Amino acid sequence: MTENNTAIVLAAGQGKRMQSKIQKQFLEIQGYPVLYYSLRCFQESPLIRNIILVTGEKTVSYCKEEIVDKYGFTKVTSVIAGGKERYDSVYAGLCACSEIPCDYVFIHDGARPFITEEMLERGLERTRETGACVLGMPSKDTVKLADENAFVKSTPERNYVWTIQTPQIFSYSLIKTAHDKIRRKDMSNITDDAMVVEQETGVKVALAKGSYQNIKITTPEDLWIAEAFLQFGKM
Ligand SMILES: Nc1ccn([C@@H]2O[C@H](COP(=O)(O)OP(=O)(O)OP(=O)(O)O)[C@@H](O)[C@H]2O)c(=O)n1
Ligand SMILES: C[C@](O)(CO)[C@H](O)COP(=O)(O)O
Repeated sequence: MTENNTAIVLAAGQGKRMQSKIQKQFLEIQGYPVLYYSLRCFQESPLIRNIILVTGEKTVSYCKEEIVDKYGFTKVTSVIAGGKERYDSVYAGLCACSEIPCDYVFIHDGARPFITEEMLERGLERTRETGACVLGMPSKDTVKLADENAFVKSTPERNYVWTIQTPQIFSYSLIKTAHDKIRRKDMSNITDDAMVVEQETGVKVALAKGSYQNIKITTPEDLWIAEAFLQFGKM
């Protein structure tokens, strides 16, 4: 591999919507923590040289001992503390990348266990062409935009609606510069990294297919779905 590509895996969230005592990224599915599955994919991928794991201040040692060392994730070069919001944790990861050679960066939710090598390949191929690519899937549902009183404002044509996943893959210099810029502004509406590139650069973000199995573990029923994927699918 000639490129130096880094995965930033985010695991610093509180998991409030899961309503569990244990943070959702550390809950087990089929005997392994949620976080284990995506780290394993990056560890095994020939496209990835380094992994930066971003977690809560209080869980840095736990991640080092009980996840990185225990499962032999040798590509993890640092386990660092994230921040209050997802974009703060991403920024901590991007700053840590400046200490290692980094061409492309794969920003990934540690709460999305079901990524595959094929998805990484599809995303990276488009990023090499465009500088920025996010995984997602065409929406199966009709989507309505609502007003503040829960009335329908408009209905986007479904053929053009995708629901967005991670990894989101960028040229490192592009995403770092975009995050540097946006941090001086109000970021309260920022829910993914593509938005940062959309708002701060003229670069068009490409879409590549992830998969309908690439769910984010968010609420309790997602754990049943994840168990079923592992039991009946060929993950
Ligand atoms: N300050 C934060 C917030 C989120 N994340 C990570 O970003 C991913 C996607 O976020 P989400 O599903 O919203 O996770 P939480 O913020 O933990 O969930 P909730 O909103 O229910 O509290 C997760 O892997 C989460 O750990 C993070 O690293 N740092
Ligand atoms: C980045 C993301 O996973 C794309 O779907 C999502 O936006 C994260 O959002 P959340 O508010 O942290 O659930």
